[in-house]
This record gives sequence, C-alpha cells and structure tokens, in this order.
Amino acid sequence: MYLGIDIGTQSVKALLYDLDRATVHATSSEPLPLRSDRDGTREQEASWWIVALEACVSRLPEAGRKAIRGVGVSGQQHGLVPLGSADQVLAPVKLWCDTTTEQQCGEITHAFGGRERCIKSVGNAILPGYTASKIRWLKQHRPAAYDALATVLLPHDYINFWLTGERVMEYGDASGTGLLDIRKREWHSKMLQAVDSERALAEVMPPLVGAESPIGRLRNSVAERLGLPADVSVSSGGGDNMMAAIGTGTVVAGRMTVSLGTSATLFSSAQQAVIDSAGDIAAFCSSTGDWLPLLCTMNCTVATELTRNALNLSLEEMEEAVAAAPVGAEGVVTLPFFNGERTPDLPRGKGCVLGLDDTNYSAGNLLRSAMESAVYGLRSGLDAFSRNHCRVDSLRLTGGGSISAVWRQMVADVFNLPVTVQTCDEGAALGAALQAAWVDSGDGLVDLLDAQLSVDESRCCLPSPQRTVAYNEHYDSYRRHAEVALQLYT
Ligand SMILES: Nc1ncnc2c1ncn2[C@@H]1O[C@H](COP(=O)(O)OP(=O)(O)O)[C@@H](O)[C@H]1O
Ligand SMILES: O=C(CO)[C@@H](O)[C@H](O)COP(=O)(O)O
Repeated sequence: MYLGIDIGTQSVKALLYDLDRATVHATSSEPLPLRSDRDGTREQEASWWIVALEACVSRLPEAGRKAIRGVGVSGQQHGLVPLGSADQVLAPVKLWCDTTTEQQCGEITHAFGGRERCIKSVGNAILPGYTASKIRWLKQHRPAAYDALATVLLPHDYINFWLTGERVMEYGDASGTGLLDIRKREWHSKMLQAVDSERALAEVMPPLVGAESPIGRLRNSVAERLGLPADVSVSSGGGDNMMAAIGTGTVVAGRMTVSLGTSATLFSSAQQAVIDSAGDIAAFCSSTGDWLPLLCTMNCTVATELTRNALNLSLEEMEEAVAAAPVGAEGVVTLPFFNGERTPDLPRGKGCVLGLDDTNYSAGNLLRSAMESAVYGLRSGLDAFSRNHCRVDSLRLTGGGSISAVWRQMVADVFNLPVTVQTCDEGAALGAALQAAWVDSGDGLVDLLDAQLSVDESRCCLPSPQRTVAYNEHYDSYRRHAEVALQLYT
C-alpha cells in the first residue's frame, strides 16, 4: 500500500493505493479555507494543511494504513512557506493565486535586465504566481518574518518537512519558484540577487533533490499520530501538476494532460527543457527527471463555482443546466478573470460576463459560458505547444472538473482531440502514491505506470466535427471579447 497526499487549493486529499491489485483502496478529503481580499491577497495558514491532512488520513481504513510502505506528497505549486530556524512558519502562506506582487515582479525583472532575459536565462518570466516575487514582498511587507527566514519551502516541501524533518526541494516544484536555472537544475545566483541584492538568498534556499530516491523516513511522532507504521519512506513528491503528470501517465513525450481544478493547466512531458520565447508556456521540470512544459490559467472551477454559488445550484443541477444550454451559450461570454489572471498576464483582471440580452440571460447560459471559458483559456496553449514543437494527438483529463460529463465532451470538441479519462479522477494524489511506489520498487516508471493506470472507457470522448466547427467560431468570439479585458485591466 502507498499513501498519496495532495494539498490542493480547495481541499486536502489522501489516497491509499494497492499496488498488488493495481487499484485505489480508499480516498478521503477535507476542505480548506482561503483568505481572500479585493487587493488580490490569497493566503492559507500552513497549519490548516496539517489539520486537514490528519483528518483525511485518520479516515482511511486502519488496516490499509498499517500496510503502507511509502508516502508521496503533491501540493499546489509556488506558495511561499517561510520557515524559521526553530521550525516555525513565520507568516501566512501567499499562494500561487495571490496577485499582490505585481510591483515586486516588475522590480525583479528590471534588476535582472528585462523579461526576455529572464526567459532566456532562467526559462521563465517573473510572474506574480511564482515564488520569487513573494520573497521580495515578504521583505517589504513582513520584514520581521523576512529577517527570521531560515528556509524557503513550497507547500508540498513543507508537508515533506513535517513528515520527515528534512528541508529539501525537488526539481519539479523548485522550477516554479522562478529562481531555478531549469536547464542546469541549480539555483540561479543572478536571479537570487535580483530578488534581494542585500542578502545572500542562496543561504535560505534548500538543497535540491531528484525524484529517484526517497528524501527520508517518517518521524516516529508523526507515524504515531497518523497511525502509520514506523520507518516508512517518503518520496520527493512534487507540485500538483508534476504529480498529475505521473497519475495520468504523461511521462513520455507526445502525451498531454489537461487538469480542471481551481486552476486549469495543460502540460506535456519533454526530454529537454522547453523554453517558449513568448513566455506563454512555463518551462518547468518534471518530478521524474524530465521537463514539464505547462500552460496555466488561474480561473477554472473558480468561474463555475462562483456562478453556481450565485445561482444557488448543486453540482448536479449545474450539470443539467449546462447540458441543456446550446454550444456557445447563445452568445453569452464569460471572461473568467475573477482572481486576476496569469494567462493572459492580467494580475489586476476581474471577471466579466458579456453578450447578454433579453433572449439569452439564463442560468444555463451563464453556467455554460463559465465552463466554456475555462476551456477557451487553455485552447491558446495548443498553438503555443505546437510553436514549441510539442506534438499532441490526444488529451488525458484530470482534476475535479473532469467528473463532469459535459465538461469532458467540451474539452474534446474545443480542442478537436480525443479525450482519455482515467478510472481515478484524483490524478495528483494518485501520482504522488505512484511516485512513492516507483521509488520503493525500483521498477522503471513507464512500465510501472503502464501496469497500474487504467482508462475508464465509458468516460472517454471523441470530438464531434459539427460541434468543433461551431466552437471554432465561439473561440474566436471569446478572444475578441478578451481583448477588451486586456484594455480594461492592464
Ligand atoms: N461534477 C462536477 N462538475 C463540475 N465541477 C466539479 C464536479 N465535481 C467537482 N467539481 C469541482 O472541482 C473542484 C475541485 O477540483 P480539484 O481538482 O480537487 O481542485 P484543487 O486541487 O484545486 O483543490 C471544485 O471546485 C468542485 O466544485
Ligand atoms: O500555479 C499553478 C501551476 O503553475 C496551479 O496549477 C497550482 O499548482 C494550483 O493547482 P490546483 O489547485 O488548481 O490543482
């Protein structure tokens, strides 16, 4: 048995995986609160994750817990967990979806010599989502915490630290800091200097580790609290997208995954770094020794959930209403920039609903346009991937949104590609468990995943030629409407 833990944005999930039976033995989840402000603040307390994690694990069957041989941790990327020398978390965690650091991004980019230079040297532009600007923000806004800062950790690294006592960062998640030279897989000293020229930041960056070996073993006190055997090994884990790549089998070039979670992501596997000179695709490393070019939009289930909650509908009612509304939502267009946006780079963006008149103003169209907007937001990524020579002939779907049949078909139709869905929707938690199994077993990763992952044929979708033609038009219309938001919120 292997335990996968996923620290998502909206919830913590635990998944018990039975390797001998190639099946998920049990899952549990616990919702997480989010501290939001109109200025773009999006924060969580690291302690909330631990409370939720303990609640999740305690709900897994005891016999299964006792049989665990390894643990892997997945986590929302980029959040800054500032750790002090006495192991204390020094401040609330600014998350990947926090957009308050636009000014710091500008300052760092300027100090480094401009956006193009950042992309060329480090692989990525410095964007508010990434960790680099959050470190500079900490210095300017929470100076006492910054002075006491001993180690920079990311959300999943912090859980690894809590589990094992080890302060390390693995390459995949580290590449999302904006501070890693993603080709050489080492901290970029000039970028660290651009973040703070007055402090030797290399001293607070943890040692970097690869995914092939465990980072340590469970501390006895933690094993006892979680009801797990002593001496269980913990793999490096990784960012949730890196772990979802494992959980959906996107570990071989040519494969591509779409994740519909709080954010929407589109990512592929590559054997060399993919650096997009336009900066649309993030040049991340994978958590399996390769690279993981990725496009991320910040508002996926954010848009559907806000609309659904405003209309006071259940998930089932939303599904029915969207299925009943026509393709293109009768001209209603949602620009889903409710939390600001990364793609396009619009940190001060706001959500807009356009195209309404007295014939189309209905719950179904509002919900359908919110769902469509998440898919349109990723569609531009396909062009960016082909510009960067990443070919794709089908998509693997994961994340909470992939539970919706109408959303799955929409992805196939908008992308004009077949969509494959795994039996398990929790790609990130599953990937974390399978990474732990891979490290423990010593088997080849691709063979292990081929033997373990199973497709749910009943939920796979083929694109419909008629709908694809219709969506091409609606996608063009969406892009024209999005231009307006660029003018309004830049
Ligand atoms: N049947 C469904 N239809 C649409 N959205 C769904 C469905 N089931 C779950 N979701 C949405 O998926 C989201 C959670 O997705 P998840 O991938 O777990 O997010 P995260 O990892 O960012 O916390 C929730 O907002 C939830 O409403
Ligand atoms: O910032 C990114 C990727 O760069 C996000 O994908 C986060 O990693 C959050 O993921 P979810 O909570 O939406 O799964």
